[in-house]
Amino acid sequence: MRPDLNETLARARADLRMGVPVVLTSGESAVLVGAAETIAAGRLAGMTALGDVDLAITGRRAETLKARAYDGDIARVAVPNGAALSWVQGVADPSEDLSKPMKGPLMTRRGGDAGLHRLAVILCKGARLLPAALVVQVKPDFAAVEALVSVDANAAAPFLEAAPVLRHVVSARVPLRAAEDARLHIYRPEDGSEEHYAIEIGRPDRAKPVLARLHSACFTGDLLGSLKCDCGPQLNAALMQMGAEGAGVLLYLQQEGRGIGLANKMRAYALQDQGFDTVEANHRLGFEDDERDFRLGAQILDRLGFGAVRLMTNNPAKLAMMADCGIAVAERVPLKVGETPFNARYLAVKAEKSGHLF
Ligand SMILES: Nc1nc2c(ncn2[C@@H]2O[C@H](COP(=O)(O)OP(=O)(O)OP(=O)(O)O)[C@@H](O)[C@H]2O)c(=O)[nH]1
Ligand SMILES: [Zn+2]
Repeated sequence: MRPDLNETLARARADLRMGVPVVLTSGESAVLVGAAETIAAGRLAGMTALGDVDLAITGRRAETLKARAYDGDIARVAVPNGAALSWVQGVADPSEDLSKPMKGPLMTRRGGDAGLHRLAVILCKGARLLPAALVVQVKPDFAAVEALVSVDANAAAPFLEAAPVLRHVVSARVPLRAAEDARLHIYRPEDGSEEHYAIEIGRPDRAKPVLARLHSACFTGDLLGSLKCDCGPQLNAALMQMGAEGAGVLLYLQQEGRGIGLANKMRAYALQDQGFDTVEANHRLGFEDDERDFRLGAQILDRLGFGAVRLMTNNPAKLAMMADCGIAVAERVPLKVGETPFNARYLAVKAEKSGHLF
């Protein structure tokens, strides 16, 4: 009955989302970790009582805060004695960077190993929270005494690096406006994350490159008709073209906000209202420009029996990733629809900074 590592990691992410700390271990050392976004004042006080608390943030966030990141992609900010929760949130969350700049330089730690801090931030990202985690050393038996989830970092590393394995759950017919002969396939990742969907139009010939689109979920664009991006029109145009050709496959991947989740995407939108572009906003939050894992898409195509695609995209990263994952890209089919006065700047930044081909 004992949970395996995938299950333990999923529990750790769920606990962090709930504001419950988890323990990470590496050999003899153990740390207690809480997500900066969700931890309550009482638990912060409890962590402070245990010793010197670090706030682990990404190198990206450290750059914005002008803090030295001695560990490259990670900075270990020393939490001052008696610091309130609002101080922690001010470091983690960029929403008030401009109206309430942090006072004084942030002291960051150097020396020692930042491996557990890095894992703490990865778990926060996986939980779709702000990438910032409180970290304090504890005794190895702390998790058992406090009934907390404990993750062995070294054993977990390969699970975190690999693309999650997907399990096919069910397929059924769903007649669409774009194509009456359509089927929806559901895939469930074994790491406990959200399900991904494949919409198969007609019965594409597996021996030929299939007209395909890897579409990342966009609640605002796909469902609400947001004019701030081109996702809704792209989704629609891709399905319509597949319908017109009588065959195709559209993968609907749960990678909202280029993999940072809807709450963080809305944080990015709030920063864009302050004048930052889509890439700068991600960086100020502590994320990379694009946190998506396109290996998932390649895995689904492979499962469906497709080895080659005519890929509907303007994004060169998607083309490269398909080829890396063993799916041949026979052709790029441009998908340039839905430009509005509200998204013209966004599309221009994608072309300038992310190399999009428009
Ligand atoms: N973080 C962030 N995500 C955004 C923003 N605007 C849109 N998105 C997300 O970006 C993703 C867009 O994905 P795709 O439609 O696959 O777009 P793409 O990578 O530009 O590639 P193609 O459309 O194939 O050319 C969706 O997950 C949106 O939710 C933004 O300003 N910030
Ligand atoms: Zn969108």
